Amino acid sequence: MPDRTVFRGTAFSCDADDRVQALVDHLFVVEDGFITAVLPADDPAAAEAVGDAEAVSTQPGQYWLPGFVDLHVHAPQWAQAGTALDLPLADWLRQHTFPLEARFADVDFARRVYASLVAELLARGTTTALYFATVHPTSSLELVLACAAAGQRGLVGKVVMDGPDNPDFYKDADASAAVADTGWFIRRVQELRAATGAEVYPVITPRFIPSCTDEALAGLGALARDLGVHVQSHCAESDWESSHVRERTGRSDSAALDGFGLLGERSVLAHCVHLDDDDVALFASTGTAVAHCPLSNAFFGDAVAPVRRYARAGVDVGLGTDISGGFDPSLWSAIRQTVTSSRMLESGVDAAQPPAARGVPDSRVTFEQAFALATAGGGRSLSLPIGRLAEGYAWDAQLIDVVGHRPLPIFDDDEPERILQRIITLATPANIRAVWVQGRKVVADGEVVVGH
Ligand SMILES: O=c1[nH]c(=O)c2nc[nH]c2[nH]1
Repeated sequence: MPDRTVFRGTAFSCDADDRVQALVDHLFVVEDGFITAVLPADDPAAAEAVGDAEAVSTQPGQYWLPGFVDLHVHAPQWAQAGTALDLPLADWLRQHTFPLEARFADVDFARRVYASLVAELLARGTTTALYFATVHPTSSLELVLACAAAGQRGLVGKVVMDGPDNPDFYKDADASAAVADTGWFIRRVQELRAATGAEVYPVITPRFIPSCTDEALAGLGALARDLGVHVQSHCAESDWESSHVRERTGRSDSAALDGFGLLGERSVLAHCVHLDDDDVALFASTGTAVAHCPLSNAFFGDAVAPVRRYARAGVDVGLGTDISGGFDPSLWSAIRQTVTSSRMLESGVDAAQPPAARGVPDSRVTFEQAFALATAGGGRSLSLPIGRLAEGYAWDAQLIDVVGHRPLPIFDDDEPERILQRIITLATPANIRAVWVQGRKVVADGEVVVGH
């Protein structure tokens, strides 16, 4: 007999075309973690669908939302979140980030930082995260274990950095060691998943072209082809990074990564601020997704990524916090920043320019579109059945309370669509009362409950 629960209440979720729907007083039948039926509570078939299943109903002022999918998190950098963001990218990496990441050779330190981060993300409604760990294979496994213990869906990569420009204290020994360690890491994660059923996945993770040799990139591309696992890296992130790649390879960042066999349906590339039309077409034709990290781009990107243009070209796009290039672990903030940055891209930012010359037309992202990026867009980017409250999808959900101990300023009866806008713009972690990952409750009364 499958494990069966029926969740009842009003939900906000995207349809297959990314339009946000208000499903007022619906039943969500969940069997073994997946939604098997969605129907209005007054549907004649409702009583039969509920049967003798355990029922979980919302209270007045509570709503179901899909769990968020964070497509770009540097887990070790949680230990420096909120600091040093007044430096350019290359200096920030050398002076702060690489020395911090080197400390993750210490497995106990890694365990402490990773447990703290996973709990913080879950409490903010992030049910799935695509993580960079560090170059260390064993301590990267600690991040996988932290996800498994807390019940978060975690896609984790051991970072590859074998190039000559990396500091001696923080790099892979050489290309063949980097590829062999990645293979070892992938096998360990797959074994853990098979043995425990934990929702953990290995990810091939060349940091970015400037930190890897051609030999390592080609070796990782071959692994991706042979094993069919996810791939992540950074791409077209800043003027410095893009021109470094062009000088070294004679090609754009995305064309070079494609040449190494690193683009595909399961590839997610962070930032992608500086893509020309050929790059965008390459993303669309290979099924490669963009992890849009608007807060980090404000510090390091030198421009705003035109994500509406990418979406119109058929590219999968989701959102990332980019801890700690972005200081805020909340994907709620990433949604808001996506809208804000897109408005600045459309209107332009230099008041000395005439209005018609100042911005980029058709760049605005609405709050609902940004919500879709954080949910359905993230799921599509990872090619996983997550990010929507719809039949066939995992029950990854957040229970939002707008009237409880931290009420939102909703004083009159309001349309569901307006309530969603208020939730997206104003909710804080205090409004997230409970969180489920694949049918398993991982946050209750605002506190992480599993494995802690
Ligand atoms: O925001 C960023 N964070 C990083 O850790 C990193 N490494 C390469 N490029 C990067 N960008």
